[in-house]
Amino acid sequence: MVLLILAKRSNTIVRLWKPPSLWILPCYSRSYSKKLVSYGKRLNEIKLPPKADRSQNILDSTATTQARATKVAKVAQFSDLPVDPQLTSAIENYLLSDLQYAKPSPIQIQMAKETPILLRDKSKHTNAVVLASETGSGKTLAYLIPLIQFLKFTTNSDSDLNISSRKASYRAIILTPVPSLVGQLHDVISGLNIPSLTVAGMSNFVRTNKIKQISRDILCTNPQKFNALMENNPEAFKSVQIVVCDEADTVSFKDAYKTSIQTIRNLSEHLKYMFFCSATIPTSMERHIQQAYPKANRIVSPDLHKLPSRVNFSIIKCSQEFYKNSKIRALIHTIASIKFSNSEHDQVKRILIFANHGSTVSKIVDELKAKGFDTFAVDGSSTTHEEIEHVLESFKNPIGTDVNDAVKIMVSTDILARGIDLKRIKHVILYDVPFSSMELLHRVGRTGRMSIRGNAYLIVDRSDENKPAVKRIRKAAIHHRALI
Ligand SMILES: Nc1ncnc2c1ncn2[C@@H]1O[C@H](COP(=O)(O)OP(=O)(O)OP(=O)(O)O)[C@@H](O)[C@H]1O
Repeated sequence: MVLLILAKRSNTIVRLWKPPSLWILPCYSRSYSKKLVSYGKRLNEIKLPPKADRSQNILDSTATTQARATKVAKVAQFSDLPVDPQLTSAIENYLLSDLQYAKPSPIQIQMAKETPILLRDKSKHTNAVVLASETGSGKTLAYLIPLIQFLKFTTNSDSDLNISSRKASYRAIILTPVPSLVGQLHDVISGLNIPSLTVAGMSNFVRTNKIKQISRDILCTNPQKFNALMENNPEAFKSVQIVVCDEADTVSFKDAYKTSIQTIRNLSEHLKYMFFCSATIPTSMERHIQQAYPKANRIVSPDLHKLPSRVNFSIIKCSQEFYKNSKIRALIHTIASIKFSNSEHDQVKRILIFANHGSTVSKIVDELKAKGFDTFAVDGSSTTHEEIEHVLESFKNPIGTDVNDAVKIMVSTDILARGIDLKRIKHVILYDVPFSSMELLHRVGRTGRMSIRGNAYLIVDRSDENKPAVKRIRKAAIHHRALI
């Protein structure tokens, strides 16, 4: 249905009309009359998944056939979980203090219920746990729940593991694929504000020397630095009790990292837990887990590999007359629709755009800047880690921007697609069809995180339209089916 509202100013229309998932097309001159036609067509592209399909468990057809995917009964608050009261209080009073009622997410509930069983295990063998659930479902806290409790309860009991030593030694290692995630993770753990817990976030070599001398409970790092540290100082890893591979499908299954993880397994007599945490489980990862950790415990969400249910997914066809098969035209028009929509009341609207290549990122940035949009870019190839952090910070905190109809745009390659939590991003635009379903899930997953609703738009030109991948994505979005 297309509703035509007439008002003196286009802004009045969009402000009056609240539903965030609808497209608002302001037509304030005759030259815009053509847009109404394409707008009507485009509305047909926006389809919400039917509710009946949401309970379907489609893991059977995927690589994760062994997954234990269960629906979880809701729990009203963290203190109702079998979790150490100091930790629940840290979660509620520090980490999630900006929420009026912090409810644990399903994956956190499952992990919390599994924790006492894991902690009770006194055998010498290493427990492997695969933790897999959709993007933005709170996996970080889910694996921190057993990790912190284990560290807390073993702190002073084992003199070998005393962390007061000046010589570097670590008890838990958390590996994430990119440096920006190391910083994010460090902030989450420090944000818990647990006095006895020491954490080091090492994402660049400058910090290496400092970190070499001081022992820590937790070391967060990325695989390249981890390998360098291992080579320089293998002694420091002798006391490792827990290894977490966050974004496990990228971190743990590349050959270089497999070797390092194997080295830790050989080095540390105390290695008790290995967590593999991911929003996607590719066949190669599944195969590796089956071989290396045949008894792995699997905690898997029934919604794994589906587009997040909180994301309104649309496909925008450039073949429509108005766009003249130009992706840039379709992109600018989409941004204009977001700009005049009422999706974020009294807030700057932040839009994340993904492209497949650095050269496309540069082209998009030039076009958007020429149109006067406030645009940032991170493409990984030419930018240092510090520069990326700086750009992300400016994008997250849009200080000094006039809020009325203001948009801030970040254009990136896959470097921002995994794990990055840009807090309350509501719009993700995929300028290119991603190379794989995994990439699509991670890119789209930057919005619709936790309970926040979001919109994702995939721009396809004539050459993309008939690609099997696009047809598959369309079906998965309509029927809320798993993509992999
Ligand atoms: N119980 C909760 N209630 C509300 N917000 C939460 C809760 N747990 C975590 N969050 C917030 O939800 C967001 C997403 O969490 P997190 O980054 O852990 O998701 P994820 O599953 O690891 O996502 P990805 O797969 O993209 O890495 C974060 O901003 C986090 O602070």
